[in-house]
Amino acid sequence: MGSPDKSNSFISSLSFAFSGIAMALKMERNMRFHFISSIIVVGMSCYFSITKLEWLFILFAIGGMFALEVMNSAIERVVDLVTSDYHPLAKQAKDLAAGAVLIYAALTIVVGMIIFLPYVIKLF
Ligand SMILES: Nc1ncnc2c1ncn2[C@@H]1O[C@H](COP(=O)(O)OP(=O)(O)OP(=O)(O)O)[C@@H](O)[C@H]1O
Repeated sequence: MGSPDKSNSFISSLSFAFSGIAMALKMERNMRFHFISSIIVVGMSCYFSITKLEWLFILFAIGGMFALEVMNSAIERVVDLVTSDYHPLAKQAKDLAAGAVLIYAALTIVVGMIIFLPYVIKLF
């Protein structure tokens, strides 16, 4: 097992990154949940014709959530690669990564409520 070639072109690095995203979408239940939630949120954003600034917050919320979830999956893989035995540090690493995802998820819910609640209230 030699070390991988470090001279990958920009294009092949990009394709590795895309295959990572595709793998996460295929293998991670949470990613599928984020994907469906994102479609709903984008649909609501179009329906309510949200402002440009609101779109920016929504796009950062969605993009950040996906990015963090992919990073969480990467950390889970590395931990599983290092040990399949119980180890307190393995638990800490996985729980810390999951905690980061949870913090961002809570933030996106607050952002979503701040943006959409006034539009929803106006409907009634
Ligand atoms: N090698 C390990 N040593 C100690 N604790 C572990 C180890 N692997 C997993 N855990 C702990 O077991 C629990 C479940 O871990 P698991 O790897 O199944 O991920 P998960 O949190 O269920 O995430 P997902 O459903 O996204 O895979 C977590 O609290 C994690 O910290």
